[in-house]
Amino acid sequence: MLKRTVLATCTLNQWVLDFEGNFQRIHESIRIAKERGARYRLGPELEVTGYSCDDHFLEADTYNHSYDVLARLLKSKVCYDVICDVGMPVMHAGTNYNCRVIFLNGKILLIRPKTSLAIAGNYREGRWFSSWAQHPHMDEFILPSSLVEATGQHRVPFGTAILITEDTSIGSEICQELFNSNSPHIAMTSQGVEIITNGSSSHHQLRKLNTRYSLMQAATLKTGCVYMYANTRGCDGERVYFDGASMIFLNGELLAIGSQFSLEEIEVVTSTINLDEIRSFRSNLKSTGLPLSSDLYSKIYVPFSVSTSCSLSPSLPIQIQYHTPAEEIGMGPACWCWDYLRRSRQRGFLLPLSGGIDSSSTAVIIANMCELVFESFQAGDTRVQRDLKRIITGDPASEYIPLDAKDICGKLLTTLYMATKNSSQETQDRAKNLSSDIGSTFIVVNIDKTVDSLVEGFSQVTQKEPKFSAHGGSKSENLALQNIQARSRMVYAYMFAQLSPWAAGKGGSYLVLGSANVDECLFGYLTKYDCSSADINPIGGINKIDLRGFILTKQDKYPSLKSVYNADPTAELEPITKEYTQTDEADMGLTYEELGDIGRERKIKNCGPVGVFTNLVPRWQHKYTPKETADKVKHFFRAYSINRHKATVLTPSYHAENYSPEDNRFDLRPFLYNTDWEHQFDLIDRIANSLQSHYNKSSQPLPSILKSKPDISNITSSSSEVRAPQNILTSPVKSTPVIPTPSKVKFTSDSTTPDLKTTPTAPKSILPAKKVSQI
Ligand SMILES: Nc1ncnc2c1ncn2[C@@H]1O[C@H](COP(=O)(O)OP(=O)(O)OC[C@H]2O[C@@H]([n+]3cccc(C(=O)O)c3)[C@H](O)[C@@H]2O)[C@@H](O)[C@H]1O
Ligand SMILES: Nc1ncnc2c1ncn2[C@@H]1O[C@H](COP(=O)(O)OP(=O)(O)OP(=O)(O)O)[C@@H](O)[C@H]1O
Ligand SMILES: NC(=O)CC[C@H](N)C(=O)O
Repeated sequence: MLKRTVLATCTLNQWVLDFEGNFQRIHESIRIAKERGARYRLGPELEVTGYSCDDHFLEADTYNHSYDVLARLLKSKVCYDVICDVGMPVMHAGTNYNCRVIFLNGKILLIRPKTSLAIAGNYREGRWFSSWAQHPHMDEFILPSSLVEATGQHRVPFGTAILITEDTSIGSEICQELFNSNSPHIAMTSQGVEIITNGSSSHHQLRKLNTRYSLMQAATLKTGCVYMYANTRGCDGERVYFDGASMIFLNGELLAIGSQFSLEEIEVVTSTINLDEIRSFRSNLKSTGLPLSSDLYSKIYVPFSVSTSCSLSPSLPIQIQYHTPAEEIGMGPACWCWDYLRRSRQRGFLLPLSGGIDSSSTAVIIANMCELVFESFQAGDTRVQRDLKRIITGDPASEYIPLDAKDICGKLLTTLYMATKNSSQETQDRAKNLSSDIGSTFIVVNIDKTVDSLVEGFSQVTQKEPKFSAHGGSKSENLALQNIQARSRMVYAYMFAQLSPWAAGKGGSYLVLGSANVDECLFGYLTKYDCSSADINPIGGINKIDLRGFILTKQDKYPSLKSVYNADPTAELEPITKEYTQTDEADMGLTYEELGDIGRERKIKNCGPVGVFTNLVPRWQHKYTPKETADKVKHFFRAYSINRHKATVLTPSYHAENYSPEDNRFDLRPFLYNTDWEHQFDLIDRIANSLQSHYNKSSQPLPSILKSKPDISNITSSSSEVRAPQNILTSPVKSTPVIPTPSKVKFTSDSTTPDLKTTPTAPKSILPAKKVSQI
């Protein structure tokens, strides 16, 4: 019989500090891996503790509990005859490390600390761990008593060694190390390593999976090896969703991949490898100059063979199928909400549903969640069955069997439309029809009395009666009257969340869902502590354009979404008159598409106001002159800085977008700015003036201009003379833009709302997907 190597990589839905649950899932995954014939089992990064423990990684308890879990695994016979590669924190010589612990038959072979920590974006590993600076130096780890008792060992190797088994060699790198330019797999494979393992905890972000895929494909194509990748799945206690998709590659080709979005807690993916394929592949690489072996890494000899004689055929390459961004929006937040709901032990969701795109998207995401739950229930997932029964009836062993996804939605989701005299029948009908399409429980309540009595209370004390602008009131009055309605909705939402289960004869409470999207959070186009102040927000990290794309794809399934899609986004907080209907884009003086452009420049490209402006001049030149772009950018930064304080209290949101303004974990900024930006705006004006004169004169053809970016090297804010840059701009654009320029907009520091009453909004469009890679 031929020698074959079966390798298993595991996706686990772990939960921070749930040491018992985490142990059970790791143990079960090892059992399944062995059952499938695997002789090497890889698990995700920090699977023993859960990845998102954050400052709990500063507690000695966390390390001690992890040693307890490791000792149980070491002692279990289920974990024998397979090399187990488990992720956990280890405290070595008074320093904390994010490690792999690799063991076989009750003995620890190696503790391998992470050498490059993840510290960008959502990641803060440097706050809790040190990177293994001695790399590739080895040390000895003195085992604590619980591990001495479990293994009979007193000291084990600690560092970045490679394992030499009887039949092959294995080296590990940990998550971020793959993303770096000096990834260990390069030196390891040049030293002859054939199997690279990577235990990861990598979060979902729209359009990101291809980054991981490309890195592994390139790594294995350039070096010739097997690459095993294990990722965490689910909401383990934080705003991010880890999106699984554990993979196995061989020589540039994908052999296996787990699901990216699923409710399954344990998923084991295996591949059968013929190691000779690596050797043959490398023979070809050598002839094209594969680097010679350098003995950089210490070797640990393991008297064990990961290959066995078996009749299994080697796994064949498969094609990766990427989800579209709309599918990702439908799946990722839905899975995250399910984890949140079952782990928070609440009884369902309460969603203030306005009939607009944002709250409708949230409703559809929960409907998707119900479909996933129904499918898993039908497929016999006992964990999902118990969770659903507990949430709906209070008893995990109840007899309840759902009829379909709509039945579940009716029990898990209550949608609440809160009408005032400024609401229209259209929005109420849209909310009602969508609720009926998805099957949620629908409630309408009129909140005028509450709003009126609040205003009356004010008037009694002050003898003044505030009025809307439409009735002759000032801007302050107009804003205050809007905010009273918006904030009253928040109070109603929490009241219904708390009392609806009681009214229905159940115990417990519902979680309030929020629906502010990433763009309005960035601009601050929301009332502080209105319905945007919820328990969790599934779409707070998703931009309006992507949400529109999502709603578009769901129209066939839920026909009521057609009118949701076609309606202009509106707050309905002001009286509708013949001359005026409130719309978001006119209110903000920027389209959602423009907010996305600015948001990406600000956050992803790390640009200040001047950088944003100079980058957008060529990009927007088909519609705006440099001065108009300057006005838009200044308008944005003024609103952003006035409203940044709102980001400090944003509802915790699913992280999906790299330009998220999320203030607590992701986009760390001050919340008290000088909103005049004198130095920056002065420079923008100077540059705009110099470009404007050039813009009027130049006859340069448009296509070449589109590629260029202003050269501002000659312009400084202190220079009295401003020279026109050499490489720009441009012939005047034929048509003038329809969007209002904020230069005409009056903007006072007590409001986010410019004084625009009759401006047309931009045409709606679905942008081509912008690929934003993040590592
Ligand atoms: N730097 C700072 N640090 C901390 N707090 C600061 C602050 N500056 C102002 N504040 C405070 O912030 C508050 C002002 O903010 P806020 O009350 O939100 O009110 P404000 O931002 O003035 O108005 C709300 C805006 O949201 C818009 N909007 C649009 C669509 C829908 C909805 C909706 O809610 O449904 C709302 C509405 O048209 C208006 O433009 C005041 O209490 C003020 O004292
Ligand atoms: N009439 C209403 N009934 C119930 N909830 C409402 C109503 N109006 C607003 N809300 C809630 O307040 C949130 C913020 O209101 P806003 O008018 O800013 O809507 P939005 O952000 O444009 O979202 P949407 O597209 O859902 O209208 C909404 O997402 C919704 O959850
Ligand atoms: N845990 C990590 O090392 C994360 C690394 C990487 N930046 C990612 O998003 O996948």
